[in-house]
Amino acid sequence: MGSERDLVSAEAEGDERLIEAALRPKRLEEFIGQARVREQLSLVLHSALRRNRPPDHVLMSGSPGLGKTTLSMIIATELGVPLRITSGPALERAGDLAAILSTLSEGEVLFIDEIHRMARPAEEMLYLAMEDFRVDIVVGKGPGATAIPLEIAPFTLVGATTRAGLLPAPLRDRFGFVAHMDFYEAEELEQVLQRSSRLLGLELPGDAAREIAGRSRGTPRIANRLLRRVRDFAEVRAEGVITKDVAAAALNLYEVDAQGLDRLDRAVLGVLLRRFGGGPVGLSTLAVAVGEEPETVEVVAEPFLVRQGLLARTPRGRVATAAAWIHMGLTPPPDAFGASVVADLTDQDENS
Ligand SMILES: Nc1ncnc2c1ncn2[C@@H]1O[C@H](COP(=O)(O)OP(=O)(O)OP(=O)(O)O)[C@@H](O)[C@H]1O
Ligand SMILES: [Mg+2]
Repeated sequence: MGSERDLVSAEAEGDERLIEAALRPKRLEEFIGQARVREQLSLVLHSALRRNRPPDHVLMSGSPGLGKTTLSMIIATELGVPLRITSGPALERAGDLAAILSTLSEGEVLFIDEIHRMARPAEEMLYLAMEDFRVDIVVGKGPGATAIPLEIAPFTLVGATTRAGLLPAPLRDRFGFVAHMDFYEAEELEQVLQRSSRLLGLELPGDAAREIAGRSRGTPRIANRLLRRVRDFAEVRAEGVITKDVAAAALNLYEVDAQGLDRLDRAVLGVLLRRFGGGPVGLSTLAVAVGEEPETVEVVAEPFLVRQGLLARTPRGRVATAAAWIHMGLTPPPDAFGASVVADLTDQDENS
């Protein structure tokens, strides 16, 4: 039984990746939200086109699913140049990178996803390539080794990272433009949902879009995913008609709560509150307790929980706020983190 379910979900996953790719905006003007990044990028691209030179290297930083890969593809499309895609973990040895760099065509965009996970030797090779469009190929070993410089075609590096803080300064400094991708406003996510519905041939009333957007954690990928779950639910249980209530029922079924917390977020909070009395507790202990990698907890769950004011990162560890206790339907202890802040805010509300 288990394996049959696994197969079904794996097939669904494969299908979903294709759908996700099909939903990507292809041009800058189709890209919703991130107004500042869009304007900045548009200037960088247009001036490069005007000068007929490859634009400066671009670093995109932001949480998963905010559109970094999408925007990288758009950069190549807008410039009308080919795009080469690789990722930090794939660049284990300097040779892996040299093989790519030496075969770039003039003006090509090289996209390195998860650039913070590149191995050290490749990283050092990249410094030189970014600055001088040159790589040093080391021949031989030990004292007799020599570096043979090799010219490479001028290219544009687009790096994407969920962890800009982990990038070594020398690498970060070599990017001419850093695009900081923020979480999306609910109205922007409604637009994303309307656009995706159009492409998927779905009828999405405004209040249903609002319901889904409010649970999408400020993230277009999640908005699109929730839309597909709502569509499934509507097809099977509501004759294909999506309404606000159908959307809410579907998302409750998939354990996405009204504030957008999913199973992992609630697991993290649940463990933090019930097992560790609200903390402080270290990230790795917390991760083990929920059965996830520390990086998953740190990159996927925490930014949202912090942004929602449910969790705080302190030097002594992760701490649940008073709001977290309340959100999980528990009574916060009097000394809960942020209890006074909650009280202050309530005072302010009363005063204003
Ligand atoms: N501004 C946007 N407008 C419309 N759709 C968007 C936008 N940004 C992202 N999307 C949708 O969200 C999905 C995820 O975006 P993308 O893959 O670019 O995110 P990412 O930042 O690269 O994530 P990761 O860090 O996981 O690689 C895309 O398939 C796309 O359909
Ligand atoms: Mg990506």
